[in-house]
Amino acid sequence: MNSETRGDFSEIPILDVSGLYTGDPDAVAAVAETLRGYLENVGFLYVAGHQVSRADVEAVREMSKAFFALPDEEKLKLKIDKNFRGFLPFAGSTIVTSSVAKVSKPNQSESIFFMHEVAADDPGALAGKPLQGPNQWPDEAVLPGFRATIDRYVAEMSELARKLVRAISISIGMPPDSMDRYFEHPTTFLRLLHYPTQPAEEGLFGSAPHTDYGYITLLAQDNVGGLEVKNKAGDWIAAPPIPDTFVMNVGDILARWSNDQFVSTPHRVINRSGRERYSQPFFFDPSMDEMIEVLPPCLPAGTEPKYAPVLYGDYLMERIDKNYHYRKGTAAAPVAP
Ligand SMILES: O=C(O)CCC(=O)C(=O)O
Ligand SMILES: [Fe+2]
Repeated sequence: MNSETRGDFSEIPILDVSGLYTGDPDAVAAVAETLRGYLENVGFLYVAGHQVSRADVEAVREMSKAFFALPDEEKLKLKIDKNFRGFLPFAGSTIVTSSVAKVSKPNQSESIFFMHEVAADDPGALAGKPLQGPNQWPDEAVLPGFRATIDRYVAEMSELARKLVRAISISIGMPPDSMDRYFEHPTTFLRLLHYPTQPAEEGLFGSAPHTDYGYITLLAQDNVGGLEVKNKAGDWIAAPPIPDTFVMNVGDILARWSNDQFVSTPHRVINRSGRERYSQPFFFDPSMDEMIEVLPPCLPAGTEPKYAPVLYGDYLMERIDKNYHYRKGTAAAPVAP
């Protein structure tokens, strides 16, 4: 790691990951080596050369538009539940834990979350374990094909994410499969977001400055733009739409796991385009019952880890409970950090 180059970027790099699909160890290693530099210095990159079908990305976007176009009454039937699945109405979340900025105005977005599916009769769900329960799906008669479209996309994105988990393992200097077991039952979130165009107003954001909680995020955005990433100098660098790519970023648990070798970079969304913006981040995280402990290759000889081991589930619940006031029984008032 080079502390001089860290955060010193003026654009988001593009990485062609097609080598990950070849089965050729040299090609995989070459992708992993470039990836390492981007994860250390930027924390963000565009993933090109993946094999997720463009039609499937666009099908999710069309379903998202159709969902948000429904009357509130229909959307509110799926209001977000204790398992963090469902519809988060406009102005429902305020980011408060990242310490990235003092935030007081609610995000100018509405969204719906789908997590990994957990059956209602799953032992964890029956025991009331946090975040264990079924997704909430729109009525098939209202939005035909919705669930099949989401399920297909989540399967494809998970496959890509698993390839990236292996590339990350190699990039850290470990055997390719050394992190696989943490993702046997991954915690996944697909969030469909709708950002109406917003007024130019101080401190008002589509998504206020924040870092992501988890391992990696893979975001598909439409052609409107508005995502920005903060560099070391404090400038907000645009991450404009690039067709057929995903914006990938390091989340806080990967940064922690790597003892801060990799950087979880603050980002925000401001949509002053005059158009509606739709995006679909996919968050791929470890199983909730896995212990996350600094990876040995990330620890310079003779030094202590910066972070204590943490159960991913405990860590995640703490982050979610702090950020979403719907969980606190308060209507709208943001809670101080
Ligand atoms: O919509 C976007 O472009 C970014 C969304 C985001 O950062 C998030 O949901 O964590
Ligand atoms: Fe984010």
